[in-house]
Amino acid sequence: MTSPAESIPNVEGFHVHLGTPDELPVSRETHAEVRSSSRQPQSLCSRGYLDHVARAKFGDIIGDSPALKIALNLVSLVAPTNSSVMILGETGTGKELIARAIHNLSGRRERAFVKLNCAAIPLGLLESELFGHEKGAFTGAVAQKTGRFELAHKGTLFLDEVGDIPLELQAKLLRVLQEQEFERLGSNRTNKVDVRLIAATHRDLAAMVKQNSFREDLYYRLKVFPITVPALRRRAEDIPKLVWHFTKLYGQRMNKSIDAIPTETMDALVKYRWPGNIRELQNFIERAVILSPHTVLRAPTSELEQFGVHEGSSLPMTLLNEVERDHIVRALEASNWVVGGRNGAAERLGMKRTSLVYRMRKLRIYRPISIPKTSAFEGCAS
Ligand SMILES: Nc1ncnc2c1ncn2[C@@H]1O[C@H](COP(=O)(O)OP(=O)(O)OP(=O)(O)O)[C@@H](O)[C@H]1O
Repeated sequence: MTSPAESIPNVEGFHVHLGTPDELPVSRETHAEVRSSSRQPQSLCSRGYLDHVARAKFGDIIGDSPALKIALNLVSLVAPTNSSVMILGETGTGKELIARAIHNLSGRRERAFVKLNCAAIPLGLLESELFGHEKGAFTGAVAQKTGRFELAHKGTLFLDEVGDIPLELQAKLLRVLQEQEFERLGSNRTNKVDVRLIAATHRDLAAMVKQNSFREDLYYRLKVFPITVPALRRRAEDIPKLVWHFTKLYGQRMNKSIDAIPTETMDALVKYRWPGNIRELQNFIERAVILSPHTVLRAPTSELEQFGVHEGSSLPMTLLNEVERDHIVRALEASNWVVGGRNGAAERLGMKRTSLVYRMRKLRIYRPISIPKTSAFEGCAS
């Protein structure tokens, strides 16, 4: 677990571990990071030394389950190369942390790590965000703008939700990946860039290729080295460490020293399926710390029971159930957890709404706590 003496929270709530530059490359990012100036020398020996090295390599990626180790091993292998990496995994599994680790372990670590969430940018602005524009290139382009590719020159560009890039932009993205050149909107001048691309998505890009909504050539260009970040339910053995990590993190922030977690609480947290993965767990623990008046964590685990998500009761999860479950969860995520209607998950899956609701009950699929309720789903959550 992270010791407060060795790390400090940065502006995004991640911890930045302190070490010598050789031990711990830290990215120079486009946004500010708070750093401590007082570096304490550490005594390194045997197990402690190995822990230190592992921490230095993977920053704040908590967990040592076999499933996570497989992913981290791939990170170590690909980081020193210049190859594109595709990070796959459900929402909240830590794809961005993995992307940062690849950058921090690469020869580009002294240069920028630039991030763009393609799903968060209105479609009309995405091209200008990626490639920049000249003044007057379109209505509202009152000044010249540098795009993310230029900002990431010599560094790493992390394109989150790459499956949300519209077809018409995919050709331009493929060109910059293959030729390392592009033009800003409204300019004829060709810019050369040297950027390593890391892409992430929770979508099924192979299925999108089949449906002609994602270019096949771009898919293969991006998929040079895929890394799948396992869902939290596939590495439940990491949950206690994560729970302690977030309890300490929020405890420090809220000036509370929580040093005990009841066994029943930890059992409930380990059994819950965490459809929103580590982000959902993190938000839940933040709430639990707020609710804890003393030194014992008081977590509202009845909420988890209310969502009916404890494992191990009626349904033994077979591999087939798991596959079906994952498929349904992906469709629900893609439709923002709306079940019925024209853009709902049932339509995407080619099922009747009532059949989907039935399958969701059977497979115990529930909306993550952090996502606001939609009337379409209320019937299932009770
Ligand atoms: N192994 C881990 N150890 C500690 N914190 C983690 C770990 N994995 C993820 N987190 C935390 O969980 C939150 C979600 O992680 P992150 O944003 O990397 O997920 P993501 O897969 O990129 O999500 P999305 O698909 O929604 O973009 C972050 O606050 C991150 O710090």
